[in-house]
Amino acid sequence: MDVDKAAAAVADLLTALEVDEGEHSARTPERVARAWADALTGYGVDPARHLAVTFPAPSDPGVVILSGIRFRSTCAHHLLPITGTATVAYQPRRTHGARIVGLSKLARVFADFAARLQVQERLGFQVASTIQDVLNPIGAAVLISAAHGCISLRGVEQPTTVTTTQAITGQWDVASPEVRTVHTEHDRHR
Ligand SMILES: Nc1nc2c(ncn2[C@@H]2O[C@H](COP(=O)(O)OP(=O)(O)OP(=O)(O)O)[C@@H](O)[C@H]2O)c(=O)[nH]1
Ligand SMILES: [Zn+2]
Repeated sequence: MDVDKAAAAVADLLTALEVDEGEHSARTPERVARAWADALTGYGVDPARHLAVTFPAPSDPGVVILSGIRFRSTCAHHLLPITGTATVAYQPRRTHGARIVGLSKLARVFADFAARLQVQERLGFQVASTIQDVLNPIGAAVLISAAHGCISLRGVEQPTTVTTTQAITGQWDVASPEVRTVHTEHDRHR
């Protein structure tokens, strides 16, 4: 990211908006550019990198569910914040040679994709697909419940709405008992 160019663009934006708060906004262009650099660290990295270290799965690992992941992302349509809670789950195969990953890595994959301009449905699908592609589990699922600044702060101005999405990959589907368990855990920890 070209932080200097972004700062110049923010200066242009303030000029176009015809706002100038003197000393208070004098360094705002650089601050805003740095804030965007912080929010968009997910570009130029491969989120799958977090799944490189794996461990042997036990013979019947069952469903692994990491719930209560707090996140912040940025809406691709309005550049406003998306804030919420996510659950990432997968079920390693029972076959010899199946692998599991460190639990923190599920949240790290999520954080990388969240640090891009996002659409909630796509964010969940990208995380589930990455786990599916790298670990080849029986199934994976990502549930997200989030508030969108573009819905709460502007436009329709609905401050209390929550959007919940689910992305499911592999042999799991909406009716799978495993996915119901993932929903229960998601609801308990958000
Ligand atoms: N599907 C989906 N839509 C989103 C997400 N984030 C924001 N949106 C919606 O994207 C849509 C963009 O619609 P547009 O009509 O192009 O933009 P707009 O005129 O600002 O729309 P309003 O928000 O209704 O004022 C809005 O309905 C937003 O609520 C998301 O993660 N997923
Ligand atoms: Zn939006």
